[in-house]
Amino acid sequence: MSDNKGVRRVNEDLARERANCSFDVREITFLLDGGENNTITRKKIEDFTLTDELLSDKVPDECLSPKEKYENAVRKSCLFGKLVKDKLLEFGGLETFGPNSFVLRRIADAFFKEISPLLLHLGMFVPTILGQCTAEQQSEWLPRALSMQVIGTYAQTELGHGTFIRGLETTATYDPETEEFVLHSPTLSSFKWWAGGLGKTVNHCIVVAQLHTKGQCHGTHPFIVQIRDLETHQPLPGIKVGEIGPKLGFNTADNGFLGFDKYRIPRMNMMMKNAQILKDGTYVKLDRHGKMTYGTMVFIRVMVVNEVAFNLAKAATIAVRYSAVRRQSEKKPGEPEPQILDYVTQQHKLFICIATAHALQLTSDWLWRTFSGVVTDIKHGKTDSLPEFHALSSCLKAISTSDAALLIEQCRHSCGGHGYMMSSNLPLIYSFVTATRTYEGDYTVLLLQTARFLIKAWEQAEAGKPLTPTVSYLTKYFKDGRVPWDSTSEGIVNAAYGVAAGKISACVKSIRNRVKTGLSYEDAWDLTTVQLVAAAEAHCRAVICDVYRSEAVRLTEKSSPNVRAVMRQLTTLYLHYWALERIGDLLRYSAVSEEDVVALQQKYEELLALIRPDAVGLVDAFDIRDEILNSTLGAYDGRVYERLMEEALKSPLNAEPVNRSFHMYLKPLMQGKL
Ligand SMILES: CCCCCCCCCC/C=C\CCCCCCC/C=C/C(=O)SCCNC(=O)CCNC(=O)[C@H](O)C(C)(C)COP(=O)(O)OP(=O)(O)OC[C@H]1O[C@@H](n2cnc3c(N)ncnc32)[C@H](O)[C@@H]1OP(=O)(O)O
Ligand SMILES: Cc1cc2nc3c(=O)[nH]c(=O)nc-3n(C[C@H](O)[C@H](O)[C@H](O)COP(=O)(O)OP(=O)(O)OC[C@H]3O[C@@H](n4cnc5c(N)ncnc54)[C@H](O)[C@@H]3O)c2cc1C
Repeated sequence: MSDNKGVRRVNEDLARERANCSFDVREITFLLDGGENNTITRKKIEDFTLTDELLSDKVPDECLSPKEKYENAVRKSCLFGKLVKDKLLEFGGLETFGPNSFVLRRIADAFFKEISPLLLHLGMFVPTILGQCTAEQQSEWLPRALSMQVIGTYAQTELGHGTFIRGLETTATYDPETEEFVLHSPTLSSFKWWAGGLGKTVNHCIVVAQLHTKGQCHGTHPFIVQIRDLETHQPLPGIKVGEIGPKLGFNTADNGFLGFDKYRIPRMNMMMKNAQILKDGTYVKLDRHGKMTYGTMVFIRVMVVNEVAFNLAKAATIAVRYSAVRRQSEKKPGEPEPQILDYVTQQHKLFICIATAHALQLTSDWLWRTFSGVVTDIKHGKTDSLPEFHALSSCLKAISTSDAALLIEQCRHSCGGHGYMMSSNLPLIYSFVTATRTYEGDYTVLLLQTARFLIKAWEQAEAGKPLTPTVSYLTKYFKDGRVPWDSTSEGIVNAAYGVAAGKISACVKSIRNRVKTGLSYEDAWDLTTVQLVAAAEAHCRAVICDVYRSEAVRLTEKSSPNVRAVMRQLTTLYLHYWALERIGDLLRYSAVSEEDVVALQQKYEELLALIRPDAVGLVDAFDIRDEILNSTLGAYDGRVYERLMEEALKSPLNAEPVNRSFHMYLKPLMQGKL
């Protein structure tokens, strides 16, 4: 596949797809990057970071032993860290961690096929210092953390408790005599478990523990704790620390365990922005809202929506390009084998992935802007927007991670057997994203948090009180009765809100009926939780549909007609897909008729056909470089079979023609001598 100048040619099918694309790919790239200037900066950063030879591994990571994998990940993390420190700061000092942090995150994928052991340092340790420390504490810890002298993680979860933070058992008891906290793990179940980088990498961590002073427990609070010697890296006396062992994914993250045996830390190592312990042990609460110490989790939930949108874009890019290259079966006897992308079922599997990647990215951008507003409010002492934002970020984290994981797995299915190869990168993308459904708040648990807020909002609507923006629709749909059906995009979004309102109303009725039978409110709630999760899902789906539709319209106001058309097709596809997926709900809560359902299906299939010629252009517009995609099936040039063979030949088993196990076991077995 090289021309006579040695330049590798692009697969002919892919080249033809690109030639037939109806729009200028760069225009959509600019939209997704938030403007042409952002694209230029991103590309500049990618250009000078992704040329390094450290990117090319002679032996694929997945062929290494767990220890070698970890060591390779540390090596690359340090080189990546140095690169960030030395070069990327030129792009605006600390600002690099602001506007360009998403770019850093993208580039990191070229360095690590799995996870960097330093991810938690930059992703949670540093943000927690920013969010939970006083200015004085920040000036002590931040420079050391950013220069990587102090390397940290976030150790909250314990063997016995992850979800129920109030149930954590690690204690931090204040001793006024020495002005120290004594950290202790009273039981096996109180051992910290899971923190990324804790096993072998970090020398500090943020430990969430029950604060005791003057004989009273004041609940969980965060503390900065040094756990290893800075010179020798040996665990300090009183610390028991190690790695938790192999997992479905995250295998280079050295997730760890940690226990304390009456381990002492200075008073000022308590993160004191939201609560303080005075020298004499007096507890001073500064957090009027009460849940400000959960701030890092809220921040990460916001980040995760973007994270999974990007990973879904990677999977869609791989699967769509592969589907344009792969030919299989025949549609009519004797005809040439079609590209598998020409099967309508394949389009059904894949185009929703492209649309969902857009939907989640636009929703994530909107969520980020909303979050910035909440942070500004908090800086001015206003916390009124927190309950709504907690409900919103919880459900968006739950639904985005769940949708992305399911669709990434669908991308793998759509690549047949080759999708099962580690070298396709789909298994690693999946194993990474499926964890996001659990960490930082399990799916069900977070949807139930949103449901709590929705039920309260319903009660407020009943009482004629004003509602906050994301639930203001409840006033409109408050009266019983079916939502009128209208098959326009706006109509489908309204119907989605109508379904959510109908489900919330049904939950309220169920809870009240159960309470009337003599059950406590908690028991009635518990018996209704299946419906409550479904109601929160419906609410979240309506929000995503609404934000995606309106943001896509807003963003494309000045776009060329062709870009506007294809973006409109994608949003309409997303809305029709979910209307059809939730047709039972629409039949129950809206006035949709059987003929309307037939029309919805027909329109959906028409959209698949309309999007088909632009599918490769749409994934090219994600503009994800080959080094970041890391996939034999998804590279830009489409040299799928050559790359599969090249990677197979790198397998250590192919380094010698005969493996020693032949002489040790097979031959004796064959000769009856075993
Ligand atoms: C070189 C390296 C490469 C570099 C790359 C560079 C780029 C860096 C950037 C990367 C950024 C991101 C990457 C992401 C990846 C990060 C990896 C993360 C790994 C995982 C980490 C973790 O999992 S940490 C542990 C997380 N744990 C959880 O999430 C636990 C979940 N549980 C809870 O949150 C709570 O226990 C729960 C909310 C379920 C209940 O809390 P509880 O105190 O019991 O409260 P309730 O009694 O139920 O409710 C009381 C009221 O409080 C309200 N409320 C609860 N939570 C909040 C909140 N957070 N905010 C506001 N309000 C809250 C609740 O609504 C109740 O209110 P009501 O009025 O009484 O109804
Ligand atoms: C890859 C990975 C990385 C992680 N990294 C970190 C880290 O760096 N630092 C850290 O502190 N933690 C980390 N965690 C831990 C993570 O935050 C927890 O695993 C997560 O919050 C879920 O808690 P759990 O494990 O206790 O699950 P559980 O709460 O035990 O959940 C088990 C099941 O019970 C259900 N359940 C629990 N409570 C309720 C309820 N109230 N109502 C209904 N159903 C319920 C859940 O829905 C789930 O189905 C990580 C986890 C993973 C998988």
